Amino acid sequence: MKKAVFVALDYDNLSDVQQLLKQLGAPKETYLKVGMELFYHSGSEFVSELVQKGYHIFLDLKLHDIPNTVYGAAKQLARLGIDCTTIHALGGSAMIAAAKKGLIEGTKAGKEVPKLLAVTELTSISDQILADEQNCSLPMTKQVVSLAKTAKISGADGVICSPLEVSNLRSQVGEDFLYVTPGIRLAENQNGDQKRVATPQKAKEYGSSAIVVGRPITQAQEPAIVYERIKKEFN
Ligand SMILES: O=c1ccn([C@@H]2O[C@H](COP(=O)(O)O)[C@@H](O)[C@H]2O)c(=O)[nH]1
Repeated sequence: MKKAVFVALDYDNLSDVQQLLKQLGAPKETYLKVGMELFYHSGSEFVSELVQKGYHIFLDLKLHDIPNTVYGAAKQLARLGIDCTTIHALGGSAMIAAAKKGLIEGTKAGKEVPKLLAVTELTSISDQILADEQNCSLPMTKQVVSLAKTAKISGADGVICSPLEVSNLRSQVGEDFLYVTPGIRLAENQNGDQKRVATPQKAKEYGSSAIVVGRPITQAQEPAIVYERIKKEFN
């Protein structure tokens, strides 16, 4: 995976998407993330359209179900020609392996199998929420390493985690794995619902393979300027 900045298209309509792409001057091969909101609004046809136009698409649906169901869903998603997709690592090793099998079987001949990324702990989860609401006895760093190790041995290509965890993950889980990080904020941004955040510059220093950025770009007065600044800081 290229050291990309994925722009999260968290919109409930297509005109906002088109407007943002126009504002960004997004050439073909721009890295875009389609999440649940846009996918449930516009469906797989729109994802296929973006792929046809030459965009790199990260389809972030965070599958979490029994292995057989996730296998079937992943097989369908692979047909769309996306670059990567997500499951929750908490779904367990059998579910992760089933997702991988589905992606392999669903990929059209001659095309690359989408990368499978396992969400460790959402970047909106703090240490306190982990302990109090998930009743997890491990601190965040150890819990994330444990989930990443399970994801790796089950066939995932990488994980979604906070930039704050990447350097430790690289030494504990390995360099031959992807560490894709949302939770990106510029110094002047509000954290909003994100708890484990870092700037693009820090994400680069910690070793993120790619970053995912939504509101700092989509809610900016001048999205193109912020997008260029983030790409420059990260690359
Ligand atoms: O742990 C996770 C997993 C996925 N996300 C997604 O990334 C973007 C972040 O958006 P911001 O507006 O920059 O906060 C969003 O689409 C999430 O669904 C995440 O934030 N954390």
